[in-house]
Amino acid sequence: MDRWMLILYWKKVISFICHKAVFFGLLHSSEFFMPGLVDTHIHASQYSYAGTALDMPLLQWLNAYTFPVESCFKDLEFARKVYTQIVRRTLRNGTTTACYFATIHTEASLLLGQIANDFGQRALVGKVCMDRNDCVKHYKETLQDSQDETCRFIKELLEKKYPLVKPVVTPRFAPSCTGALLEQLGEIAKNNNLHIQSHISETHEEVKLVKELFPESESYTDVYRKHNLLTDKTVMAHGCHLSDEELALFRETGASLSHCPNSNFSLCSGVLNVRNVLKHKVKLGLGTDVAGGYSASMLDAVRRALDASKVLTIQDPKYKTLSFEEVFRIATLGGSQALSLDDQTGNFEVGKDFDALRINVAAEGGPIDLIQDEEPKILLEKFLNLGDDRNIVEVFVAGRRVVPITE
Ligand SMILES: O=c1[nH]c(=O)c2nc[nH]c2[nH]1
Ligand SMILES: [Zn+2]
Repeated sequence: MDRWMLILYWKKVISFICHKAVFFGLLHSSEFFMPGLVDTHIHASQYSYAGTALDMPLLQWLNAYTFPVESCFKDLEFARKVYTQIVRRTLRNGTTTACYFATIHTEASLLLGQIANDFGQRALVGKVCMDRNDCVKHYKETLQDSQDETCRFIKELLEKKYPLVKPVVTPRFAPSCTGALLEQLGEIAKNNNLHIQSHISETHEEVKLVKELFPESESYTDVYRKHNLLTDKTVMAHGCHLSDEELALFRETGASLSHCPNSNFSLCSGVLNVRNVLKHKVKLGLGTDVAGGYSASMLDAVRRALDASKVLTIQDPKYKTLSFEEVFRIATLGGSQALSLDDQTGNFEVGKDFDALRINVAAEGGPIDLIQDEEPKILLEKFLNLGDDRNIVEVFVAGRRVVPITE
């Protein structure tokens, strides 16, 4: 055997071993491990009506469907039922980290934290804050209650010492909060070095409303910045209609965006220009935004993000469509960076926790037919475009196997 034949032989041997890779046991040639999916924006409290009620624009949708349903979370048994289902469903679909909105109710929000911890999901959990709501008057807090209950929620959740579940300060969005409440929440986040989440520039109508409610601010982004709510631990959902100046403020403060394409299509809100966000070097993750987004699966978010980018290419052929590799990165490492958790999760870098999915593209009874052996990149592309929870054989969070769910 000459030298080249020997090299070729060893390449074949190595490739064979990789295909049948040993990783806590044998992997089949249709299997691979990938980093867990990071959902940077999901309303756990809206899961009961996911897949319905998508016939109105945002502000009407909130009044007609969202606020009446969220007000029911005063009932802890209802909360337990919905929160158990959403945590189970997202885990089975490969969401190893979720950034949750709960409701204004402290006890139910603490329960969501407990359920995420019990099932082993990494989570940020937010008790929603809102002291303005003219349409559904029974679903709001006083300024004092919102402030006191937020402090109680943070204190009690931190006292539980859940290793993977932390509180996130959650003003719903500027139209639901007075300037005084935003001010208080900025203070609370700063004093406790906490994460912050909210919504921004989802629809044109909402941007106009914010201008009317906060005339002294230069922009929607400026409203949050003025109240110390834009930090390197802030994640804002949507941002479809942000100006370049506003994106520059995001970059300056280290705040990030959560791209929620299913919701943006379903409520006809807008289409985020991801290339422009990346050009401004703003951290970006993906979100399902249940129930404005009708699917709790991050695989759906990946597909809708690709569709959204294709819509922009159709409108302007010079717009460079996102590749599946780019969206895969946004759904994993990008999400962990957006949540400032990239020191712990997001990829398989040495030193990080093992948050991982074992995928079998050819799972028995699954949605994908593999006609022949495929290289790893094709397996990943097929899974992202065609796969579902039947292909997600095992899920690990911080090294613990959490799927299949045993109880
Ligand atoms: O998609 C959204 N869902 C919500 O619940 C919400 N609240 C304010 N803005 C919002 N956008
Ligand atoms: Zn949302």
